[in-house]
Amino acid sequence: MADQPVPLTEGQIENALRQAPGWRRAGDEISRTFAIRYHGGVAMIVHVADVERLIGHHADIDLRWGRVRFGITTHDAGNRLTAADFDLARRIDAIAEAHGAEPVEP
Ligand SMILES: C[C@H](O)[C@H](O)[C@H]1CNC2=NC(N)=NC(=O)C2=N1
Repeated sequence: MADQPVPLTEGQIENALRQAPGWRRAGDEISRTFAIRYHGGVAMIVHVADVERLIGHHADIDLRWGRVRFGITTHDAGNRLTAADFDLARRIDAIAEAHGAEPVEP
């Protein structure tokens, strides 16, 4: 059995949020919404999915015309926040920038 990921403490979460500006915390999930031209979100989530496959960590993705929302928590830790969530968040930010997606308040 793979090692169970360890949930972050409140202090670690606060610190991680400072390192991931723009990501919103609600309970044990972090999320961010991006605006993107037309249906460019399709190409963006294909890119995100490829990176998710490489790192073995996946976001909940809400795809709409002109908008993409990512919600991340760690299922293997009982839907708690772990370091893997913030790692994926940083990778999504880089992909969003590459696709010209602009962060928006939800
Ligand atoms: C075996 C596989 O790598 C695991 O089930 C991964 C898949 N992607 C995952 N994604 C997320 N968000 N949480 C997990 O615990 C998780 N576990």
